[in-house]
Amino acid sequence: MLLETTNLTKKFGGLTAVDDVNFGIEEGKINAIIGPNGAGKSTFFNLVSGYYPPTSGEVYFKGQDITHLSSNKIAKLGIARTFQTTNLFEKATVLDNVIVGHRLRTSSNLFDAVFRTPRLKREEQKCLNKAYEVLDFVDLTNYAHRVVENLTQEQKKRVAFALALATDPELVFLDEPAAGVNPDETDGLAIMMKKMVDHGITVCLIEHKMQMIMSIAEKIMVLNFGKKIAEGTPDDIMNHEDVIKAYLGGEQHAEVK
Ligand SMILES: Nc1ncnc2c1ncn2[C@@H]1O[C@H](COP(=O)(O)OP(=O)(O)OP(=O)(O)O)[C@@H](O)[C@H]1O
Repeated sequence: MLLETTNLTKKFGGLTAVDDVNFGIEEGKINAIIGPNGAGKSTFFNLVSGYYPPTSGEVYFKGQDITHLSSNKIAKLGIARTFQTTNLFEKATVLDNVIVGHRLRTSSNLFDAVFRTPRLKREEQKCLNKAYEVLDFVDLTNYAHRVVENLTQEQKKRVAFALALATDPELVFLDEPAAGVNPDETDGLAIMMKKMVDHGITVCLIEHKMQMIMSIAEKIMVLNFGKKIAEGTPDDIMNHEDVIKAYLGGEQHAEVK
């Protein structure tokens, strides 16, 4: 397993948002986390990427205990993530947005910036090269100088992918990558995720679009009220009694498109 959680739990006051979850993310695959609204998917992402400390349990990345590392340190180990509401600088260009993503990996400090040291210049060049490399990967080279607010929703999603890829991750967490895009664009984003895997990057996504998940994911975990209720291949999940109940029972419904 590339990343593993053991008994991972997060409580917010009296509410257990993630409840004793053991899950392994398989290397070189598209892994997915599904579940009705409020099931704990985003909280799980926030725990494994260091944005929230867990109440209990552990997170291991390549065998290393990363449970109490900051999100920055986790990013530097090779884990990247995107957010549900794409947090891009709308007034900046695509290129500038991606360069900011890459700065995370570079080491120049205020001294370098003030005195424009050779190290800073080398790093700026490296950032620029990397930004163009990832924009090429997501087919946005021709949009490098466009201001983000003028892009389509799907193009913004691809900028978010580029931002994540600019940090050279081994594992990317994608939070609802296809939310708010039309079916054709959803197919394009699915192809993009397969391309990441083909380039050796392991993918783990949260998604409500069942059709897409069932066609691309190789391993799925289902959460309901914070608990893992099923895990397996799309076939295992589609036929799992508890999953069917979770989606059809009660008042909570996932958006099935
Ligand atoms: N920071 C927080 N403080 C208090 N409660 C929270 C916090 N974050 C999430 N929760 C609660 O934890 C539960 C799980 O929420 P979470 O956002 O992880 O679910 P989700 O599966 O991602 O939902 P959705 O599909 O709607 O995005 C919900 O009941 C939510 O209200």
